[in-house]
Amino acid sequence: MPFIEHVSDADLECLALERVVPALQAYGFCYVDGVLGELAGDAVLEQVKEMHRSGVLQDGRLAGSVPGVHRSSIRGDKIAWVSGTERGCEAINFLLNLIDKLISVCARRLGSKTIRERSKAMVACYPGNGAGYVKHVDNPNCDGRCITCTYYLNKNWNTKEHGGVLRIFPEGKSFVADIKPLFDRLLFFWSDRRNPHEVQPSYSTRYAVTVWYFDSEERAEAKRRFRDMTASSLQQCSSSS
Ligand SMILES: Cc1cc(NC(=O)CCC(=O)O)nc(C)c1Br
Ligand SMILES: [Fe+3]
Repeated sequence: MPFIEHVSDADLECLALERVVPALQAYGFCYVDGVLGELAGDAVLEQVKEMHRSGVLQDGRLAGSVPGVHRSSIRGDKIAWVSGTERGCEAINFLLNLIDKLISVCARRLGSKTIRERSKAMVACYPGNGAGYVKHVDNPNCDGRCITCTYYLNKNWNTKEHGGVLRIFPEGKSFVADIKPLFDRLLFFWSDRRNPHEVQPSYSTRYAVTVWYFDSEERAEAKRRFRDMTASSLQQCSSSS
């Protein structure tokens, strides 16, 4: 699928340095519109719609099931994890490569972080039945996730009618940031406690693709903690049995 290179590498470098890094440092979040352009944006949207049509998107799991509380009252999204190499994900792969380039330029400037890896892409759809996602922090306990990056795909989105606003409550600030999930919009924010956020009830189908970039040190430390925890709990089992 031939894509017109909407943005050149030089454009990306300039965007990262002029816009994204300063905003992340000043406010902790930043969004950019018109990142892929109409043609490539449409290609991503079509592939996400096809995943939805073909039933690939499943109910988002919860960390722990809360007795008596219905899952969809906490998060009502349907998701699928993709690496981008799957057939029918070529446009999503193009998007991921572009975000990787952007983040790698930012990482050089965000000195304190060493961002070398990321999660798979989470393709999410809020079905528009009023479901949203309750206020939460993506990475409250140093699991390694450093930057959350979400690409929105929703055309003719009217928040008065459709809701679905992502509201960020920047830690320690007196203001909230309401971000409309508009087509070809790319949002970045620190994944940790600096950015509690919620998705307000959505009354129209709301598509997004999210990736999380890891800080290598924090990720390695989290893996060490997890290994020690599982080793010690296994020991307890064997000693008690
Ligand atoms: C799977 C998962 C999804 C999200 N997504 C959002 O917060 C919504 C972002 C948006 O669609 O605007 N957050 C966490 C902590 C997990 Br885990
Ligand atoms: Fe989140």
